[in-house]
Amino acid sequence: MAAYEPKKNSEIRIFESSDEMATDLAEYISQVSEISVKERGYFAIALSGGPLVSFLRKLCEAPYNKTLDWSKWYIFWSDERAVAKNHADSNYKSMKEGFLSKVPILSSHVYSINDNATVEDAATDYEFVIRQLVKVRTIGVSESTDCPKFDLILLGMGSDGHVASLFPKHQALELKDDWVTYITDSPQPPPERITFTLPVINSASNIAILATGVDKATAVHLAVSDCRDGPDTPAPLPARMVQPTNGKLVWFLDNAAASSLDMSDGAYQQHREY
Ligand SMILES: O=C(O)[C@H](O)[C@@H](O)[C@H](O)[C@H](O)COP(=O)(O)O
Repeated sequence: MAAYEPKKNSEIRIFESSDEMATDLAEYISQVSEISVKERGYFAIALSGGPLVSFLRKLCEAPYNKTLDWSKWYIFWSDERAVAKNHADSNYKSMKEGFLSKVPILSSHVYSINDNATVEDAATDYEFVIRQLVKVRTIGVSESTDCPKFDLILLGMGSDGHVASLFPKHQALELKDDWVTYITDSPQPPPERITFTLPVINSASNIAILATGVDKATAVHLAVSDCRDGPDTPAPLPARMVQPTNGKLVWFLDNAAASSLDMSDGAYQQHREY
């Protein structure tokens, strides 16, 4: 793995293989969860959809399945598609099958998004649930933003640069006061989705964005490069707007997704090579 620190509070890790990435991700999540449990007594983690689940596979194996304090884990989703929980497009379903059913997380600690309501009501309900859990400090609170402070938010990124269900040029990117919102016009099916807003994502203690494949290379470059927005710059990518207020952002990339990064221009300072 090669690792770079492109900006304050952010790091890029680049992997030779999917197994290497899954192994490092498991160790990263394990460390973040142990620190959270030690400092707060809980570990509040938000998951996403897409290929992310397959990279959680090493977390389901030894030593983590035995050593992690799974009873302190609380599971949330940064976004969900408006489909039934048994539908192939459901982010809950893919995480249940690929991760949650393989580790001893308490089912009462799994906060899935309501699939039996309109997207508007489901977003309102989910924000209400999160507000209750912030009050009792199961989820932390950001002192600077008053938003929930998830211990870790795991995100994928689409080739258009979307994260969670925040798509380029969408008005949901502008929301400042809502914690959870809904969209009915996702450019990728299904059209109706519920999503965390940027203030919630950026208030997290730790954010990890995973991207693999050459189709993500341009979006990765635009998201992490030091270029300034100008008249010719396309609308800011949602992934570029992921800028933790007080937390840390780590990119997990394979060589293909990192292939448009120019490591020689000084924007990325290499600090470690394995
Ligand atoms: O529900 C979703 O759609 C996801 O949360 C989404 O943000 C996903 O992680 C990316 O789209 C990456 O997935 P792809 O690699 O399949 O585009």
